[in-house]
Amino acid sequence: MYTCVCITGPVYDPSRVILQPVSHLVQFCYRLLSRSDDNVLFVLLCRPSPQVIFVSSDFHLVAPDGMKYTQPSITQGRTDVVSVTPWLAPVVWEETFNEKLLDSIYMKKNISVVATVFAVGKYIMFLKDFLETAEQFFFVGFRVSIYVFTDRPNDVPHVKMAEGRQLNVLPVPSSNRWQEISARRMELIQKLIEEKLINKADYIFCLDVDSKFHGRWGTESLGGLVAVIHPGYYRDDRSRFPYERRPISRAFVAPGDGDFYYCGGAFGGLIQEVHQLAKTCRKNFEDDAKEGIEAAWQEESHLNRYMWTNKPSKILSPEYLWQDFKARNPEIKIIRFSGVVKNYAAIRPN
Ligand SMILES: CC(=O)N[C@H]1[C@@H](OP(=O)(O)OP(=O)(O)OC[C@H]2O[C@@H](n3ccc(=O)[nH]c3=O)[C@H](O)[C@@H]2O)O[C@H](CO)[C@H](O)[C@@H]1O
Ligand SMILES: [Mn+2]
Repeated sequence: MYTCVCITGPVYDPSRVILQPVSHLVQFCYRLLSRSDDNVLFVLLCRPSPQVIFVSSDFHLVAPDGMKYTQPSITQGRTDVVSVTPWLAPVVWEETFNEKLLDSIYMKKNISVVATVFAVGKYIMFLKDFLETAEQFFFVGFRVSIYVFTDRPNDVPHVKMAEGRQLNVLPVPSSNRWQEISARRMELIQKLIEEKLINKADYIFCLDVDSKFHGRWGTESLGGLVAVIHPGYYRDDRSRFPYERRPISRAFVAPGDGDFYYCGGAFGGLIQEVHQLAKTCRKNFEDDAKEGIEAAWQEESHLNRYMWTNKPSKILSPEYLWQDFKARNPEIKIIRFSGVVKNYAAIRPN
């Protein structure tokens, strides 16, 4: 969908070059509009013929003038992993991107990134490490707002945030079923976006709290709809993926279907895309619940079903959600974010 902006005025020569003042006006309107719309179409009405400029907020990547960096190769690169899907979405692995180049492109766009994290009941114990390591590794140097959903707001640790970074605490009720805490995240993410984020932030990542950052997680992860490959199944045949297999559930994925198995513990993308995902998964989860069904892995099952139809436009390799108890496989050159080892019986309410 395009937003169309018509600029009329005291008219210019039919020059092929956009005149300076018009260019500034276009850029100004673009900045105002591009938060809410993916694409903006500018029509400059001038004599004798109109000029039309298409500007896309996400795919228009402008590098700063004069930036120097290593020449990219079209024949050499990683051969031990696949870095593009059959629908041509990039799969992000270490050594497939230039972080300095990407940072400078997105710095110019002045993006803002939101992270959500839930710390309900005893899971509050993971929050300090999560927040402290996010300060070290998650979008360092960018505008970041972290939203913590918790039933224990008084126990939220005081973590010093760098300039341009904020911590917001939102109260949520506790629950005596961990499955519900985990699954209700979709509803709360949907509401957060509707009430606070639309037109205010660009990207969002929704992350498990029982995890820490160990390496850079930055602009290379940005995309429309972003999914993370689950570390437990990425070498397996899809028949072994733990999708919901009962056709009665709205999370059902038929045998022979499915691309990858994605994590419930990390996903994200543009605010509008994640809103669509959260709204759909929430509705399907609730409609299932009305019929007494709970999918095998709660919202993770619904997310996998959603992503089968709605292909992610960027995929993050298991570098972006490893598990501390797993030995590092050779293709994992860096662990960026990893789930800590935990004693389920001691921390979950049921
Ligand atoms: C790495 C990964 O992909 N993890 C997913 C996985 O198991 P996990 O075993 O990692 O799930 P989990 O126990 O971490 O629960 C998911 C998240 O819900 C929150 N929480 C949960 C229980 C609780 O009492 N308090 C609380 O705050 C917390 O943010 C936690 O990180 O399967 C779950 C299915 O339900 C979710 O899809 C998780 O995201
Ligand atoms: Mn977890």
